Amino acid sequence: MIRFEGVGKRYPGGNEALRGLDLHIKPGELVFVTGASGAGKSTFLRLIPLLERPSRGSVLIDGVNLSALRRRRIPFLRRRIGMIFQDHRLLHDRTVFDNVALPLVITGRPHQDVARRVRAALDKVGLLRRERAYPVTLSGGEQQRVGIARAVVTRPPILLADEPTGNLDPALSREIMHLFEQFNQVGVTTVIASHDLPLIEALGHRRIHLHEGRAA
Ligand SMILES: Nc1ncnc2c1ncn2[C@@H]1O[C@H](COP(=O)(O)OP(=O)(O)OP(=O)(O)O)[C@@H](O)[C@H]1O
Repeated sequence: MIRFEGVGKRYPGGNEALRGLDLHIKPGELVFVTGASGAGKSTFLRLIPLLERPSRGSVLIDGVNLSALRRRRIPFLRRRIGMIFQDHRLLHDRTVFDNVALPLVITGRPHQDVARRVRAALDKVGLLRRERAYPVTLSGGEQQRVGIARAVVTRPPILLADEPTGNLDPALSREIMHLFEQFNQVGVTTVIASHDLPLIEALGHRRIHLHEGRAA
């Protein structure tokens, strides 16, 4: 489903984030990406929805080589991928409902359909009762759940999370990871970059360890 073949990424200025990465993530897998700060985890994730382009090698999603993807097809690729960030990137002047609705509103879904899907996503992350709240009134763990609801509201087959528990205590981190496991159990291919080695080891999924831009 996600295939990297000899992928290198050199940023303008010379930083070589990836140096020949080969890997394959199969449909329905849950994979943790680990590695020291600067090992290339975020870069790896950002190449999948084409937020960055490789300097060499190929990234293939469902057999499609992204370097051959026409510019007007990129929104369709991104709709198949839900992204979650450490800092959740919520809009603070919008309610929880409006934050989660955003990806659907952008694609022009009918109002009733939006409301139904937003409530289904909030229900899955346990925040149905907070739909009228503003993000600042929520705890860090709840804000991250809103970010997850926003990522899954379009029902993407792929979920990517970059340090989703970076700011959370161990108990909340475990809850968030269990939430990812639940989405994975219904078939969503899930890739999570994380530093939280004790938690990753306890959960026991496949791990891809990056070291200086290569899979170690
Ligand atoms: N936009 C950018 N421009 C220049 N260099 C960058 C850029 N983004 C990342 N880098 C560099 O590429 C390397 C890999 O960074 P990346 O963010 O992918 O690593 P990471 O493993 O996610 O690190 P962290 O755990 O600290 O987030 C680092 O040396 C970083 O400084």
